[in-house]
Amino acid sequence: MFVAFQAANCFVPTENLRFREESLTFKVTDTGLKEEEAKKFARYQYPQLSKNQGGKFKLLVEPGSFTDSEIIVMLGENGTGKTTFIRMLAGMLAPDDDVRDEIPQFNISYKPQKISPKFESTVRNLLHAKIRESYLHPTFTTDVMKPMMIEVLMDQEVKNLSGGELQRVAITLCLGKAADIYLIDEPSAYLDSEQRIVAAKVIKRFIMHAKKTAFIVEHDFIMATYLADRVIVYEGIPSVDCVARTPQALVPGMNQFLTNLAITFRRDPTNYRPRINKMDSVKDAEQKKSGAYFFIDDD
Ligand SMILES: Nc1ncnc2c1ncn2[C@@H]1O[C@H](COP(=O)(O)OP(=O)(O)OP(=O)(O)O)[C@@H](O)[C@H]1O
Repeated sequence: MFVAFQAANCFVPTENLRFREESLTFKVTDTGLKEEEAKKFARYQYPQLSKNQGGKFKLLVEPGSFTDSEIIVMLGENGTGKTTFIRMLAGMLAPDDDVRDEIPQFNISYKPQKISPKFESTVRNLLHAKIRESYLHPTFTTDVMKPMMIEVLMDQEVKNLSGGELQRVAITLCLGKAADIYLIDEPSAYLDSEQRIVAAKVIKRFIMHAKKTAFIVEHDFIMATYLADRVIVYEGIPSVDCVARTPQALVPGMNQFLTNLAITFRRDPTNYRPRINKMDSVKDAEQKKSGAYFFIDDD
């Protein structure tokens, strides 16, 4: 079921009169349906992985599977090992286990969390060098370049771009590379709220249309909710010892994540936007008692 987040060009009482150009549609599906679908179409599997980083941080990744046309969002506090897992999937970091043969070999397109603008020329030349095939392609232009507003950056020097401009270019480069799996670490960093919505929509549409898989690290809860078909929840003591759970459906996954943080969410009845309940409020207490940390689509 899809619920429209009506915030486009309208009065939004709960948004403190903030107007938005863009609107989002929140998917609030519960049920194990998606899980069942994922099982039916599961095409790829990865084994249990472990990694010890510098003798200080230990990560255990439970085995999991994924399909194409699927977005899996990684949910965890800082330092729980989301980037570590993404880098292992990308083949940039060897797991400690001898499982090299069990990790499927894919063409990967990776957008790292930290983007360093080393390229010594314009955005146009960067796109030409890196994604020559796609950046002039009409579908890519319409679906990615235009909404990410790349045209206005074309003649700028890459090293002079602001953080947000660089992020827009980095997302475009990542999606422009032909790959089976897109690993996108923190796409909303440095973007303002308007641009975050655009970026989330662009990524979602691209992944669905191209029938690819994306693993996304996203700290913005609203974006994560919008993007995720399924989620991987990270648990444990950050920077010390953590576990990445197997991918699970959105609502149970969010419930698990929020239970760990002791935060409950409700949906605003006016615009359906997820909102945090005040700690120890009546709703917070009620939802904690019933174990419904993440809102369920019941109104
Ligand atoms: N090469 C390394 N050597 C030692 N420790 C490392 C190394 N790389 C990462 N770590 C540590 O491993 C832990 C997990 O890091 P990672 O970047 O995977 O977490 P994260 O969940 O992506 O964090 P964030 O949300 O802050 O981006 C951190 O405590 C980090 O300091």
